Amino acid sequence: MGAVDSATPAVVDALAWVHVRDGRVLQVRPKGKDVFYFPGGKREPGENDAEALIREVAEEVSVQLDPATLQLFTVVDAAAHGYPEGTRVRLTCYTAECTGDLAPRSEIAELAWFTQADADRCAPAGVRVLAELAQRGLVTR
Ligand SMILES: Nc1nc2c([nH]c(=O)n2[C@H]2C[C@H](O)[C@@H](COP(=O)(O)OP(=O)(O)OP(=O)(O)O)O2)c(=O)[nH]1
Repeated sequence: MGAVDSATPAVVDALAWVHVRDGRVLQVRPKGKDVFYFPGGKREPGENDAEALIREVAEEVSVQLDPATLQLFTVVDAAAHGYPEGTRVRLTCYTAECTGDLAPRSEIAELAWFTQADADRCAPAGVRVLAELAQRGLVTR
């Protein structure tokens, strides 16, 4: 049996923002990656869901989420993209109203608006969230 890399968690604990407009959902492509993610990221120690999500969304797409409007959309468990095989991501997804203008920041190369037809360009967790959005009639199939 090989050595276990203690720096690699078995489950990546991440938050995501589900932002739908005209039947499409906002996606981000991090610099250096060839797939799109739901905007968001990993929780820092001690942060609650709202704190982690608001910080990550501001860092990535420049808008401020209104904490009073956060609503849990879904929690998905999927293979974590960019991690060793076997690593899972637990992606806790919220909808929320925002203020400010959407723009890619720091680690983000580009923004995109996806329907379910674009699922092949998402990481595995995103494919699951897109399917739920389509099933609920929120994004175009
Ligand atoms: N935000 C987000 N993360 C996802 C998705 N799918 C997926 O596997 N993940 C995983 C891979 C990401 O590396 C991780 C959380 O993103 P992150 O931006 O905080 O972490 P990172 O490893 O890219 O960067 P770092 O902060 O450790 O430098 O969750 C998704 O759709 N959205």
